[in-house]
Amino acid sequence: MEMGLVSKDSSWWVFTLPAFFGSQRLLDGYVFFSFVMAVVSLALLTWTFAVGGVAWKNGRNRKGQMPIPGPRGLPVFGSLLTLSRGLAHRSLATMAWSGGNTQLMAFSLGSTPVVVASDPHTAREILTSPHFADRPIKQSAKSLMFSRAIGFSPNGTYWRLLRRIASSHLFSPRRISAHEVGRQRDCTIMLRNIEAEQKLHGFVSPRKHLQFAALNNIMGGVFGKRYDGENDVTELKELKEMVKEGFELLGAFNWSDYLPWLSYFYDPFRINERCQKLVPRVRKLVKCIIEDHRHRDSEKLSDNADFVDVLLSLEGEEKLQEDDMVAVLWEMIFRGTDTTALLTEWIMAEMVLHPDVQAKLHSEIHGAVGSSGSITDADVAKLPYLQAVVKETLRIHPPGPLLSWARLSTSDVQLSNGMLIPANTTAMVNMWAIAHDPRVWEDPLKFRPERFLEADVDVRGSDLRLAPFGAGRRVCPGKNLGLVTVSLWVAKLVLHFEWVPETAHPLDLNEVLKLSCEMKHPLCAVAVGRGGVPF
Ligand code: HEM
Repeated sequence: MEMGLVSKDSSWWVFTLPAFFGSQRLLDGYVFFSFVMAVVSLALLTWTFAVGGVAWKNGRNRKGQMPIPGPRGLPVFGSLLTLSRGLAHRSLATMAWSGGNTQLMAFSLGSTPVVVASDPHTAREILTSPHFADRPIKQSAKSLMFSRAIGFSPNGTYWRLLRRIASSHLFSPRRISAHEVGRQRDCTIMLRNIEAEQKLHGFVSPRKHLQFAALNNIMGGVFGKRYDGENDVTELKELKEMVKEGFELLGAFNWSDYLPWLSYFYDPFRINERCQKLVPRVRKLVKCIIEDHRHRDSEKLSDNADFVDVLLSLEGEEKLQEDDMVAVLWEMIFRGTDTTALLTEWIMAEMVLHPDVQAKLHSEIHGAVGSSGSITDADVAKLPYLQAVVKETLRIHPPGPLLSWARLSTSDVQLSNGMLIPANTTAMVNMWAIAHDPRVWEDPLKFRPERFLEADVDVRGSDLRLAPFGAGRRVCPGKNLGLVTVSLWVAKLVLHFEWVPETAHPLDLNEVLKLSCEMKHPLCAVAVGRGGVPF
């Protein structure tokens, strides 16, 4: 199926140039000089007149009654240099706030026209519009087969089928509760590992434990396979390496996504080459797991069947080809592991920074479960302060500050403020900017979970003041699973340990934006066992 703009092959003209100029060699001096001069003049001319940058030339931003404002950026590159390094969500927020362009701001990433909304009203109009139900696809995601997975499939029959299968078999409340046993088991192993590390070093860096628990949790629910770190060592090592490589490739800022001609000269991260090496490894591992499932006794699908069982049981029009199954299964690892682990790490960092909040949270949890130590999803759902702590962390540190992957308009979209977003425009929502805007949130920089006790705010996509899972038909289908997992794990981490600062590794809330926004320096803290409560 034809995918988004970014990946279109528009380089054919490079090869026709020699014939056009009557020369046998592209690098003939005269041809080359004329070509460079023509490009430079054209770029300067379009740049001079284009608000929003080169990709908005010919008045593309003035199609509605109200023009879309925005920075001009640099000729050819637009705002690429500004956004390719540092924290894009913060740079965009500063640009929008200083120019008064929070409703909508147009800018160019090379030849790609982009708009970004930094206010709840416009964000809602974009995310819930049926004309914004596609996503532009990065070259790395395409090479890694994600164009056949849920997140990047174009809005259409295939994508609807995948969403339906996932909603009823992986993310339905019944399935989520059937997999609670696994969630609890992964957490118990994590608590033991934390206790062991604390004994060994006198402090703990929870990230690796959280990542292992999150990986096992998704592997258990999706592939029906868990690793214990002692058996299957080689396979686990291979899986971890593949996941790490995949994250790096998907998270890397690839200039060629926005300047397609650049890929002929410049690929500093060797993205294409590395993707081509990774794909056969992924296929081999996932197909091996699928084969294992095929050879199992076929029994009626039970509630705690894993997702591979479900996909294999589909019949008729719903039946997926093997490569599509690989893509869908592989995507779940990428979507489900780092978001959950990194959000939990941010929450624990805030607990270390705010001992008063931690004490209040502990008292709520302890009050609900006593010293039995057994806390369930059902208990967690009844703990308002815990929910408030999770929401406040999602507000201050949304794992996808720009809502992870953008949307693409499939036709002209008229907004209620008079602006018109033309077809084939990439749209982002700066959730970080909305969540840090003093006009939307009182004292936005202050970590104060109580604000969510004073006013009930739904974070699952209906209130755009805080929609860290997106909204509309492309809203995150894993939001309930993510929230249940994070809430349970935080409850247990706080019930069993008191988390206090580690003087040799001072807590640092600086961020780094990769596929998700994570702590630049992983959290290190002392986990003081509270004693008496069994894991
Ligand atoms: C804290 C946890 C999580 C956060 C903050 C999060 C956030 C997001 C966001 C912002 C989007 C884009 C939504 C939009 O465009 O409106 C998204 C999409 C998606 N997420 Fe999540 N997510 C989380 C957990 C999960 C989990 C656990 C899974 C699955 C195991 C998952 C699977 C997906 C998928 C498949 C999509 C693509 C949906 C589509 O395009 O139709 N997510 N997520």
